[in-house]
Parts: sequence; C-alpha cells; structure tokens
Amino acid sequence: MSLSKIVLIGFPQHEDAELRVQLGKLLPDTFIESPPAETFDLQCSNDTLIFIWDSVTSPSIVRRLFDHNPQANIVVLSHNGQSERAADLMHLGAIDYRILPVPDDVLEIYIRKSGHQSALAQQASEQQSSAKNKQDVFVTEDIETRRLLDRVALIAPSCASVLVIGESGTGKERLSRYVHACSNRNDQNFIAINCAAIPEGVLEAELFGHEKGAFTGATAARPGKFELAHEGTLLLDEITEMPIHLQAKLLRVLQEGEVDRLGGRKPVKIDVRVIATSNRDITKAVQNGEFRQDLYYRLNVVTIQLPPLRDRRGDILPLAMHFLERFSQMYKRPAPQLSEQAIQHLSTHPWPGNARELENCMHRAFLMAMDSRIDVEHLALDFVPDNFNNEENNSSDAVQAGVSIRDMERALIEKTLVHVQGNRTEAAELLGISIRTLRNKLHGYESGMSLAG
Ligand SMILES: Nc1ncnc2c1ncn2[C@@H]1O[C@H](COP(=O)(O)OP(=O)(O)OP(=O)(O)O)[C@@H](O)[C@H]1O
Repeated sequence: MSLSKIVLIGFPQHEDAELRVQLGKLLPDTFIESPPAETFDLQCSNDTLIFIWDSVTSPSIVRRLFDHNPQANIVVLSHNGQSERAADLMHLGAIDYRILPVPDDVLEIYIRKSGHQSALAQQASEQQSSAKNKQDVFVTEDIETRRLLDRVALIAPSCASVLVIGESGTGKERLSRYVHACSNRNDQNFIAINCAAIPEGVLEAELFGHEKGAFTGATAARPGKFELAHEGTLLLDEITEMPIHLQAKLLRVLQEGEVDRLGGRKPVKIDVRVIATSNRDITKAVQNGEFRQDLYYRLNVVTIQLPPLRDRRGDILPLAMHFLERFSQMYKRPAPQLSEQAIQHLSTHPWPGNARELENCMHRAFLMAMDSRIDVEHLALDFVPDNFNNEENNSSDAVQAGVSIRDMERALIEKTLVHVQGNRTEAAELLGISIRTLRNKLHGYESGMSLAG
C-alpha cells in the first residue's frame, strides 16, 4: 500500500533529494512530487502528505495551502526551529513543525496520520512481535507524546536519575523500561520495587539486602535490589510512599554509591541508575514534610511528566490495538476487529484509569467478543463515573438494588480515584482503607475479578 502522493514544497535541492530517499525507503510505491513553491492547487486527498520548507513558509502560505487542499496533511520542516512560528503554523492545522533530520519512526507517524493505516500498522505489529523484550516497547502515535519520547531518548544514555510523574496507570513503569532499553545499561538488569506495596518493615531489607542473622528469620544473607541492579537500572515505584527514615538512607546510598546491608560490616559498591515514579505532586509532599527535599533534588535531575490518556487521545486506538495483539498472542487466537461504534466509544471515553483501564477493557472485550468483532457491549465501560468532569452528585451515584457489593465497592473505588485524580494515597485515606488494601483490590480487578458477575 502507499499514500496517494507525497508533495515536497520549496526544499533546497539537497534536502529534497535526501527526503525523497528516506521516504522512498518507507513507501517505495508512492509518487513523490516537488512542484514549484507557488503551486497551491495540488489535488490532494486525505492521504496526501505535504512537507514544506520553513523558509518558503509563512502562515498565509499554509492557510492558502489548506484552502486549496482541505484534506491535506501538512508538515513544516526547518533547519533551525522558531518556536513562535511553529506555534502559529501548528495553530493553523499543520500536523507538525520539525527540525531536520526527521527520524524514520516520526515519518511513519505522519504517514499513518495521513491515512496510510493498514500497511504500517501491520508492520508495527510485526515489529512488536519480534521485539526482543516486549516490555520495552512504548506504544505511542500521539504527536506530543512522540515528542516527549524523543526527549526521553536523548537523556536515556546518560546515568542521570529520572523522575517520572503521572496519574496511576499512565505507563510510568513502561516508560521507565523504555529509558532503560535506550540506555547503555540495557544488557544489565532492570529491577523494579514498589515502595507502596511492600510492608514498611520489609522494605529496608528488600532495598539494601541483609546478612545472615541480621534479624529474626534472616537465615541466609540476601542481596538487596540495589545490588541486584548493579550496572543496570533500579525503578523505585511510588517513591513518595517510602517512609521518611528510609528516604535518608536512600539519599546516602545515592550520594555515596554504596549500600550497607542490614547487619553488614562493610559497604558494597554499587553503580545503579535510579528511576523513581510517583502519581502524587511531589513538591506538595515536600512542603508537607512527607518527602525529603534533598532527596527530591537528587532524584529530579530529569523529570518526565506523562500526561493522562485523556490528554493524548491519539494514543488510545494504537494502545487498544497493541493490547489486543498481546492478548491474541497470550490466548493463541486471532485478535477480534473493533466495530466502528466500539472505536468511537473508546476514542471518547475519559479513561480515568488511563492505559491500565484500557488494557483491562481490551482484555475483557477480547474474552467476551465471540464473533471475532468487538462491539460496544463487550467494552463494558459502565464503570465510568458520570461525574468525571466534576459534575458531582449525579443521580447515577444512587445505591441501586440488584448491584452486588463487590461491584458497588469497585465503582466507589474507581470514583474516588477519579475524584483525587489517581492519587492512591489520598483515595485510600478517603475510603478509610490502607494503601496496600487499595492496591490489592485494584490488582484483583486487573487480574480478572471484574469479568465475573
Ligand atoms: N505506551 C504504552 N505502551 C504499551 N503498554 C503500555 C503503555 N502505557 C501503559 N502500558 C501498559 O499499561 C499498564 C499500566 O502501565 P504502567 O504499569 O506502566 O503504569 P503506571 O503509571 O506505572 O501505573 P501505577 O502508577 O499504577 O504504578 C501496563 O500493563 C503497561 O504495560
């Protein structure tokens, strides 16, 4: 398959030739045209992709191009970007404004956006299937997220600590794995530890290890996660839930590059890149005295803010397809198609539980769709609180006969999570349960409890 055509406007000869070669490799069958810069009537369809060179481009030219070719997809390329100009052109409807050279995977996004869905989607799913470690693939087609990923790829090779902030389920762990995969530590371990899920008394030994006899039950010496992650990457998930006395010890480890096992006599040298995640506003936690400021500065060398799924809608369908493909491999049967209405539903749902909610939804739908087509009823998105946009006290909140306690509990938990914007600590407080109980319940929903009843 190919695009109906690609148009290159106003490029210097050398850039025109290079772009042609690059595009020709991705789309060998597509006609590439380089009309004179003043040509506006290009007879475009919605799978025509136009690249224009920034120095011949002004907002009025882009407007004229759109006027003549309302279905075209326009990307502006430049040698030296000017952010104001970029903002103007994007505002007019250009898909992107970018400095040359453009990597192949970004060109693929433009191509896909321009209607060239199936061939590249198939290619992408083949790439996913053949990826060495599928945990490392961070699926995204949303232009903004793609840009974020480009920036992530730039910092990944360094050993700088990274802080990933985002609502629960946005893909923080997935992004952390991507950072590791793009780093020169990728042939070493990626070790993850969830600071909220491990009982306080156990966390210290888990992180730093212990010697034999260090405490009752320590029948053998054990290395901690830091030692296991030596020369690799350690993910400290939900770092803000780490007790304050352990934060002090963590800071020392990070500063000195060595750990003291519990009951140990001499420190062990470690070389670990630390990535920490949180779904809370860490600066607030610092202000409240719950998180050490010095540790925050130490971890915060690079901060990545991962937006909620509702703010990167371009990722919804690619993620849905990715999850279906995964379940297809897991259950060894073909992935069902999504009906038009199901696609519509997925695209407009607010996804308070982000990618995790979408993953669970696709799991449910995969299992429930019998005739190899997923329809709206298979999505079972009834648990979306109607008050997601702050319209509280909606009548759907009322307790109704015929609903099981378990379903009510789940609805209440999900609604509370939405209310606190995914902050599990606050949600647990409001619900009057411990953060661990909350986590266990959420994991229970993930592992399929929600399919019953
Ligand atoms: N961009 C992505 N590509 C592929 N899978 C993704 C992506 N984002 C999220 N996922 C999947 O969605 C699920 C939730 O993602 P993840 O665990 O990384 O979220 P999180 O933000 O770390 O969640 P939490 O805050 O609850 O720990 C995982 O199964 C993950 O593999």
